[in-house]
Amino acid sequence: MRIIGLMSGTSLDGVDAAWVETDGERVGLLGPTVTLPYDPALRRDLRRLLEMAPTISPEDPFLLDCTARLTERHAAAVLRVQQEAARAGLPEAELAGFHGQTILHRPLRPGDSRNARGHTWQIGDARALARATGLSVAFDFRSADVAAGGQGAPLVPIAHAALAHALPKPLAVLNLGGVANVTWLGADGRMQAFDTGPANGPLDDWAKRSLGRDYDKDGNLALAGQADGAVLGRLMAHPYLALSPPKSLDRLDFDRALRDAGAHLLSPQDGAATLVAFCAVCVAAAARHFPEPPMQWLVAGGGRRNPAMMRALSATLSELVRPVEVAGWNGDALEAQCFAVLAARTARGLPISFPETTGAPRPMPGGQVLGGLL
Ligand SMILES: Nc1ncnc2c1ncn2[C@@H]1O[C@H](COP(=O)(O)OP(=O)(O)OP(=O)(O)O)[C@@H](O)[C@H]1O
Ligand SMILES: CC(=O)N[C@H]1[C@@H]2OC[C@@H](O2)[C@@H](O)[C@@H]1O[C@H](C)C(=O)O
Repeated sequence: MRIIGLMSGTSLDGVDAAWVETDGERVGLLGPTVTLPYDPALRRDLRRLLEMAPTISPEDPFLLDCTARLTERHAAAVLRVQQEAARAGLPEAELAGFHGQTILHRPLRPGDSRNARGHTWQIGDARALARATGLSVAFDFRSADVAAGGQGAPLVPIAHAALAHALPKPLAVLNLGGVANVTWLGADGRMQAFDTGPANGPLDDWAKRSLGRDYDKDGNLALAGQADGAVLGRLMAHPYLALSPPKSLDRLDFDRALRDAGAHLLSPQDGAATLVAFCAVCVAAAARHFPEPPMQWLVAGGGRRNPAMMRALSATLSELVRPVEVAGWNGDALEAQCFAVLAARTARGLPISFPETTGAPRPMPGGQVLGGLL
């Protein structure tokens, strides 16, 4: 199948789109990719929605307006990739893998009552996307897993496994988005995956609050500061780090802990350096849960462009830490490419989540497909 994978991640900076040829088990040609950044107003409104999500009604006009604007950007990204594909002599895609925008993620956690239910919410109008693009649309990838008691995230590991089939293992693929997630792949086909902790999310919020910037470009702020040992020490005691996988996070899950630890009292530079150091500490804590140490870490996501983060990781981990580009991958488009693979799996009814990735009770298909082209 020819599929356009779409990902709008927790950083809220824009939508990534990628043309992929895949049957969901193997990956063929990797075609053009585009990123359409969100305008500042949409970015600000989505950030507000994260705060409002626990109490907002699904019919709230502000929510519906954000959903429509978000979907419109996705449609524009699909059409742009179709044009680029045509220019490259590639056939049109027939299916879109539409993740949507997570505004709330609250899976089951240890200590939840026996009748508690997990909860995950991605906004995006699949019907409108199908109408605007003429493509069939695979969407709603997480809810079946959460309903079955899984974490609903991360879902990309089975796609990482397909992409990494020829790479030496054990291997760790680390995504540094708003939240960081890792996929460990063993030489014998074993897999383990979970969210390690916060990455750029709190750092972006910090850059905004302290200097009015969207993010700490090239890690300049963090590189000019010193991690605060006392704040870091308090953060390292967070129970999430010791919690055994499967486990996953909401974009805002560490906000309270960061405030309680006193991170907000630091200078802009030291605050950024502390957040970067904490991201690396969380990744090191994650590695203690792996069945075996990886031979190397391949890093994807915007955080690989932050030299402070890459340095902190190299200083904290014993193994080689390099951007995924060393393996010939595209670290900006990887999640979108993975959602193309997941869309193919959804269309074929193949499992997208597993006991060792989300804690699903068994390998589980997920997602729905809209549209009559398939
Ligand atoms: N040059 C750069 N220097 C520092 N940080 C950068 C740079 N480029 C991108 N980033 C960071 O990467 C973030 C975007 O990363 P990415 O697009 O991987 O996140 P996401 O996909 O939205 O999140 P998630 O993977 O959690 O869903 C930006 O918000 C910024 O913090
Ligand atoms: C609920 C949700 O949207 N989670 C995202 C988020 O962003 C990074 C991390 O947290 C990861 O678990 C997940 O995304 C990736 C793409 C996944 O599901 O595999």
